[in-house]
Amino acid sequence: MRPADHPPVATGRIGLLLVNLGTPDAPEPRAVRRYLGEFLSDRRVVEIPPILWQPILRGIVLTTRPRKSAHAYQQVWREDGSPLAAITRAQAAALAERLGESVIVDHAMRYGRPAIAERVAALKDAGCDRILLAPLYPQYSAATTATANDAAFAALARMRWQPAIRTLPPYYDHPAYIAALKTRVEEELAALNFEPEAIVASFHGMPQRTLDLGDPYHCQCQATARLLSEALGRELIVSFQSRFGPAKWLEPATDATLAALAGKGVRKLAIFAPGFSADCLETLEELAIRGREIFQSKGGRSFAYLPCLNAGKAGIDLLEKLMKQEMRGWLDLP
Ligand SMILES: C=CC1=C(C)c2cc3[nH]c(cc4nc(cc5[nH]c(cc1n2)c(C)c5CCC(=O)O)C(CCC(=O)O)=C4C)c(C)c3C=C
Ligand SMILES: [Fe+2]
Ligand SMILES: [Fe+2]
Repeated sequence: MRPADHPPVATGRIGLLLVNLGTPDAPEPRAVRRYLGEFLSDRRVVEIPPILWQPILRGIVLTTRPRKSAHAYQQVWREDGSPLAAITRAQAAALAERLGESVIVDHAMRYGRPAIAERVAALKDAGCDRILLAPLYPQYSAATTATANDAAFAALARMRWQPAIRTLPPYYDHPAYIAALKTRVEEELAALNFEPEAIVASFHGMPQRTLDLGDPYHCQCQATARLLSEALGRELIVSFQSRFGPAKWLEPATDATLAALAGKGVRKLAIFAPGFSADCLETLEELAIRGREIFQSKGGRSFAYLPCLNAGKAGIDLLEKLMKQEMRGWLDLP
């Protein structure tokens, strides 16, 4: 008798599953509502007991925010879809080229589609008996890295014959990551022929409480910024963006920082987001559009948003190096 949930013989292939946060299927309130409903119901993301949080989520949040967020998504949506989805797809395709035939490269999203459980099952069905799960977050947070891994392990928990699993560790201080960021910043500034008086490194925020409870995210962001500042040989101003809800979040906030810098007389400013492996709503709308408006409304003149590593050469070189390092012993890779 042949069990139904796996191929008869594992073919000894290796799977690489890139995972990012997820994004709505369309820049419309209904799709955004579905996405936010799943995302903000994750207890790793909103750490309020569901009995208290779910009525607020279903009551106020999901009746007001989807329309506002859909409007924001409409401003950054591309022909090939949500930037986060399109760029993650492009990263997977570029890595597949680099890693050759013995590695099957796929991608999944923690919320929305393609779902992690579905892609883990697909890799297994394609004959992968070893899978590297790669949440693409340089800095570890329970709200991002851990919940992506949780979702994969929940899928594995339902399998009789599990593939072996490795997970990509955070790479916030990896020399190759710092070098890729340095290249990106320098190349973008050179291409724009722009010499900023100040450079802001904006990381996604988190509730202050997560830091107090021991989440290493804040410290890893600070470490990344310090190492990059040393590599660039100039000061970086760190800030935290995307505050959500009334609780205290990590500070200083990016919007207040931009306003304060303009108020202090900074006229030429560059901003970038080293914690995002792909550009998305939070970078393209919140930083590149709204950040510019804030800076210029307070007297700032020239504003440059420097894109994330995305599927550019420095970014793919980095991902190739990180993945090969984690697959050591599984494969004889150069
Ligand atoms: C409690 C709320 C939130 C926490 C905690 C949070 C942490 C967190 N998020 C990212 C990365 C991304 N977040 C993105 C969008 C986004 N984030 C929140 C809320 C929290 N994030 C919301 C409500 C949204 C949706 C957009 C909106 O309505 O404002 C995205 C972009 C998704 C896209 O479709 O482009 C990313 C990426 C990190 C790294 C992080 C903790 C470290
Ligand atoms: Fe977020
Ligand atoms: Fe810290």
